[in-house]
Amino acid sequence: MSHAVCVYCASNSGVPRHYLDLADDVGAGLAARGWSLVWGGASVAMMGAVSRAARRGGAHTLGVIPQGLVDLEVADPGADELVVVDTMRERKRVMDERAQAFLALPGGLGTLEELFEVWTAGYLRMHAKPVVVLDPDDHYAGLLEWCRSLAAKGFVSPESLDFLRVTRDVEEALDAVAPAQPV
Ligand SMILES: CC(C)=CCNc1ncnc2c1ncn2[C@@H]1O[C@H](COP(=O)(O)O)[C@@H](O)[C@H]1O
Repeated sequence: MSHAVCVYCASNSGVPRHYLDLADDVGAGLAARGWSLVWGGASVAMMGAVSRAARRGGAHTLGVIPQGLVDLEVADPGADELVVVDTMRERKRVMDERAQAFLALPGGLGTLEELFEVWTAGYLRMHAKPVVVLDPDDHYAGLLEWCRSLAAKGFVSPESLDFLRVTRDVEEALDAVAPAQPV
């Protein structure tokens, strides 16, 4: 199986158009590198854009989605593989297991929850997979500034902050989630 990157991103269709284009670029970029996509299995908004673009480029797409969202008909019928789970927690577990790297694009609360979970597990050394944010237009600037203030106050270690890699363009983000080079 090829290198699999888990992408977290917005499920809300009301986001500005350029974020859908960003998700499209990420899906195309993953495919161009011969990697596969693990995502939340929805056909809506940025989530739909990243998976459609990945498939258009020939990438395998694995969606992981709770039954409740399947019932609401947001599951992507085009997914190469769709794992239907009972709960959001189960969804995150399967997404974690099936990916070798994590990439968060601009998103809302769901994206934040997913990002913080893999970031925390990473700095606790429960996994050694890259955790990367792609933030071309400072969507996350306020949050990251606040996280830095937590380090200044002693709540967060500098190493924990450094575990998260923040990037500004698609190629830089893809480089950051690439498989580790053999030494
Ligand atoms: C009824 C309807 C349109 C539901 C659509 N809503 C959703 N569909 C699929 N995944 C979601 C949804 N809401 C949150 N998520 C999960 O949380 C992330 C996005 O949440 P958000 O939009 O950032 O907060 C996704 O990566 C996904 O794993």
